[in-house]
Amino acid sequence: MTRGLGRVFSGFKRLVTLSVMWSMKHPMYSVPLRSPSVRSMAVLPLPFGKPKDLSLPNATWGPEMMQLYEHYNSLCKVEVEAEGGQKKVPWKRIPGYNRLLKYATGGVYLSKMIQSKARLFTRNIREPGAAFEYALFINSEEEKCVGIWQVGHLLEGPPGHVHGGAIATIIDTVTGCLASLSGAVMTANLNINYRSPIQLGNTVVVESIVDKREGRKKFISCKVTSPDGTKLHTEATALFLSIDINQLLLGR
Ligand SMILES: CCCCCCCCCCCC(=O)SCCNC(=O)CCNC(=O)[C@H](O)C(C)(C)COP(=O)(O)OP(=O)(O)OC[C@H]1O[C@@H](n2cnc3c(N)ncnc32)[C@H](O)[C@@H]1OP(=O)(O)O
Repeated sequence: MTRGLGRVFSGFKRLVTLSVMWSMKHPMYSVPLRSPSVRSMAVLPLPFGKPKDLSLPNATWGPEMMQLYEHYNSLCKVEVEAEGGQKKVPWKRIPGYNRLLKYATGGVYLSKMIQSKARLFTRNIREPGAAFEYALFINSEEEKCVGIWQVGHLLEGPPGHVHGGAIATIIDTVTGCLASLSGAVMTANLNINYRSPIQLGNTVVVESIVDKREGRKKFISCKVTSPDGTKLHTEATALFLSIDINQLLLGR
């Protein structure tokens, strides 16, 4: 059955092969990819239906997570005056999928070669609520990204509390999302001060802003706090470097 489906896909791909040119809503994924090695892509109606947006609330989200979600989601509906009397909505929720590159706008199905490199681990823990539950909101006017995170039992480090590496992952994701607003980036440096432990099952707010830019470099700072902002859990600074995503995908 699986092999049969595989053959059907291969057939489709041979029929409709294009040079890779894809874009997703986040600007990071608006980078055109044109390369003979990554050209195997078919424009197909998705056979699986729409990809599941994992940054939407699910039954495991607690009241604090829901309250924060509703707050930031409501900001995504607020229009502000822009130049020329036009209106803009500066806040946007970033959808989250289990694979970064599998789905793109317009029903594009990327080649298996690219898919195999495109799994995002924070979105690939099957049991809802067991690890990272999160939603990211970005304000491109203010160059700010806010993540709301509920941390599950699989992230345990010190008994009953979140592992420092998991906190680093959270920070890397939020700062990385902000850094990639204007194109693909890689984390070059992440400097973390752990101020107070985070209890498993709790919800935290992660706020990041761009401090400085120098050529390809973006310097970003970040704070992890309790939902009401009274408790500081973690502070961090990060350096991101813009990269050519073709080189990353092709391993050059
Ligand atoms: C939709 C949902 C979204 C969800 C979004 C989810 C986002 C998740 C984001 C995850 C991002 C990651 O985890 S990325 C994975 C972790 N990171 C990595 O594996 C990166 C590994 N490192 C590298 O690939 C490379 O070292 C790079 C790309 C970072 C830099 O290499 P390069 O491009 O060759 O640049 P290079 O010439 O070395 O350096 C350029 C300039 O930067 C400086 N520089 C380079 N590295 C450093 C450094 N660590 N600390 C200070 N400065 C540095 C150099 O001195 C130089 O300065 P000057 O002489 O010009 O002044």
